[in-house]
Amino acid sequence: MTTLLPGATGVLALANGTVLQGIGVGATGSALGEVVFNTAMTGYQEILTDPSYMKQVLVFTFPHVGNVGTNSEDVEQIGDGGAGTAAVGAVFRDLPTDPANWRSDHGFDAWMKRRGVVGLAGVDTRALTRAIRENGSPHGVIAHDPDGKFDLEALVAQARDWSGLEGLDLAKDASCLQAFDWTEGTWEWPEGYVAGDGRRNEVVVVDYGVKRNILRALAATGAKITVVPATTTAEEILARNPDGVMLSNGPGDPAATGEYAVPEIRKLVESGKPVMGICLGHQMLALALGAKTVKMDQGHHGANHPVKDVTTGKVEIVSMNHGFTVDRDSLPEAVTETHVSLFDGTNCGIALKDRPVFGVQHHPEASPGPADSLYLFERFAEHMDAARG
Ligand SMILES: NC(=O)CC[C@H](N)C(=O)O
Repeated sequence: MTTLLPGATGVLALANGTVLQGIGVGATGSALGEVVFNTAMTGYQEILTDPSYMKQVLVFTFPHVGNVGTNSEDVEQIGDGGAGTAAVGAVFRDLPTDPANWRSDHGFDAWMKRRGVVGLAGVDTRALTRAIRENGSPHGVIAHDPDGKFDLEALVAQARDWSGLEGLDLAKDASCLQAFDWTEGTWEWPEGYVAGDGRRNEVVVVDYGVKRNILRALAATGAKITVVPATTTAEEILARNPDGVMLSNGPGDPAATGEYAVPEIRKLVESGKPVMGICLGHQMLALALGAKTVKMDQGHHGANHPVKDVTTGKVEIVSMNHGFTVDRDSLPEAVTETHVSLFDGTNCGIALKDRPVFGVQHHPEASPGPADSLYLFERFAEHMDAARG
C-alpha cells in the first residue's frame, strides 16, 4: 500500500490501487467518479459546469488552469449547481493560477470550493492521461484534506466497489423538475448575452441535463423555447404543438433511460415533427430508432476533435464530451450515418432518410470549443420552417 508523502493534502485513489498524491485545492472532502481527461486548452468553467460530467472526475491535460478566473456567465448548468450535479472533481498539473481577465469575478480555487468541486494539483497529468488511454477510464476517489489525513485503503476500496456509469440513469437527476421558458441568445460584443426574438419557430427542449449554450444557440435561430423535464411524455410534448423537439445532452448511460424516455422519443419521431438530438439526446434518438449504444474505453472529451460530415466530405473541428457511443453497425436501414469521428471512426451523426429527424454526438453549441458545427441549429430551424410549410 502507498505511504502518504509529507505535505500531501490531496489524493486520487484509483480502483487498481494506484494512489496519486499532490496538493488539495477547491472543496475539501472526497468525491467518487469515473476519471476522464479533457484536452481543451480553454473553457474550464464551462467544462466543470456541464451536467454531462456528473459522477466524473476531470483530468485537464492543459497545465495552466485558472488564468481567466471565473464569472457568473460562463456556467453551463441551469440552476444553482449543487455539489455532484456536474463534474465532482478536477485534477491539474499545476496549482490554479491567479485570474487575469476583465470578466473575472472570483478566483478559480474559491469558485471550486463554493461549487463543491474537489481538486487535486501537482499531478503528472501526462502520465495519468497515458494510463487512461492505455487502460480506459478508471473509477477513482479524489480527496482533499488540509490536514493531510487520508485512509488510502478505504478510498481505493470505495473506488473498486463502485459499479460505474454503465447502466446508470443520471438524466432524470440532472433534469429540471418543472417546465420553463428560455429567451437568452448568444453572446455578442458589447452587450453580452442578447435575447432571441422567438419569432421563427416554437421548440420544446427535453432536458436531460441541458447546457445553456444549446438553448442560446437555438434561441439565436429565432426559436421560442420551452424546456421540459426528462420524464415528460410525448403526448404532453405534442399537446404544446411545437414546430420541433430538441433532445438535450446529459449524463449517464443512454440505455438506462430506456424505460421512461426512449419509447416517448419513438412516438415523437412517429408524429412527423422535426427532431434534433445532441450527445445523450443523439444516443437516445438512436436507441428509439432501433440502434444500440455501447460504453467506450476512454470516451471523447475535448474541444479539438475532427469530425467528418460524410454527406459533404467537409471536416469540422468540434467540441466533444461523451463516454458512450452509438454502435454504427447496429444502425437500421432507415437511418443514414451523417458524421464520423476522424480520431477513431465512431459514429458522430445520424439522420432518418424519410423524416426531418437527426442527431449529432458532438456539441455544435461548443462552449467551450470551435463554432464549426453551429450550422446544425440552422438546419434544425430550416426543417421546422419546411415542415410548417
Ligand atoms: N454530453 C453528453 O450528452 C454525454 C452523453 C453520455 N452521458 C455519454 O457519456 O456518452
